[in-house]
Amino acid sequence: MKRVLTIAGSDCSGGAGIQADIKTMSAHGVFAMSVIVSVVAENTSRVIDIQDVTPDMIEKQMDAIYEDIGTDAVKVGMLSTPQCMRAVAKKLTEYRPENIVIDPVMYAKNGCPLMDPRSIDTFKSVVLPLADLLTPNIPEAEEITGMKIETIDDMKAAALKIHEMGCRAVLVKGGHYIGDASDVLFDGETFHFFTTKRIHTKNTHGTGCTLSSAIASNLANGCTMAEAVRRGKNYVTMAIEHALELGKGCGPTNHFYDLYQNGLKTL
Ligand SMILES: Nc1ncnc2c1ncn2[C@@H]1O[C@H](COP(=O)(O)OP(=O)(O)O)[C@@H](O)[C@H]1O
Ligand SMILES: Cc1ncc(COP(=O)(O)OP(=O)(O)O)c(N)n1
Repeated sequence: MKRVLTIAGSDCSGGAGIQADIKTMSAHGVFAMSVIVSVVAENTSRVIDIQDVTPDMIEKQMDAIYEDIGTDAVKVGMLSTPQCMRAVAKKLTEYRPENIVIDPVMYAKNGCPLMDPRSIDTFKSVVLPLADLLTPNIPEAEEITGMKIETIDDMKAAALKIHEMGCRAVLVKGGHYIGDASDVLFDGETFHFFTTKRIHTKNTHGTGCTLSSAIASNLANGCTMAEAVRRGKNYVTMAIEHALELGKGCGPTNHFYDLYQNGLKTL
């Protein structure tokens, strides 16, 4: 069984963060493990509070993984402070795992900040260059590049600019775009475009976490980057199509819909 690690924040309401990552990885048939970087008291409507795990404890969790089970792919999500970023980067540099997918989580869907705005320079210099794939949404790509992104050509230009900052591939996600849900991948040589019709739903809590974890799982299972993204996009589209009407705000996506449909679950 392939092994995939998520290094991220815990979303107690289960739709995003570590919880969405583990559900996604499990739906892909890989063995999911987690390093918890922050505990977030949040739900479908708001973020109430954030408590970061100490850098020492982050490092110890990573040591526990790499002295024992190891990984075939890693997904990195919410890193709220420069201290968390440095601890994670130090251990990724020490253990040099394959297939690192980094989602530069800055805000929740409801607009609440999940990354201290003073961390962006540390993120760009210390974390970003470790990524085999960086997966910013449009506001995150704007923050990283300082560009305004309004068109597909802007998304391409942003992907190129981010690639020049040192990561090996970039996926600019178009969930915040007006019109179709179009994502642009620059794999270091070629652009690839992944477009689906926009699904009219407010229940999109955790879409970015779900997509990046699906891509990490597909890479662990041996896919090329473009194929891993193509399959990840199909998976997140399925999960949004069958999203759950839970909570008072943006409900969570449905990570196991396909498994249930195919009768793999016995109730
Ligand atoms: N309403 C939607 N309909 C179809 N696909 C969507 C919708 N919203 C987001 N997506 C897709 O979900 C994935 C995550 O994108 P996005 O929502 O931009 O990320 P984030 O959760 O980081 O803000 C992308 O593949 C995007 O195209
Ligand atoms: C703990 C935690 N991590 C990440 C997010 C943001 O996840 P994302 O997939 O970008 O989805 P939205 O929250 O933006 O819908 C989070 N909320 N909590």
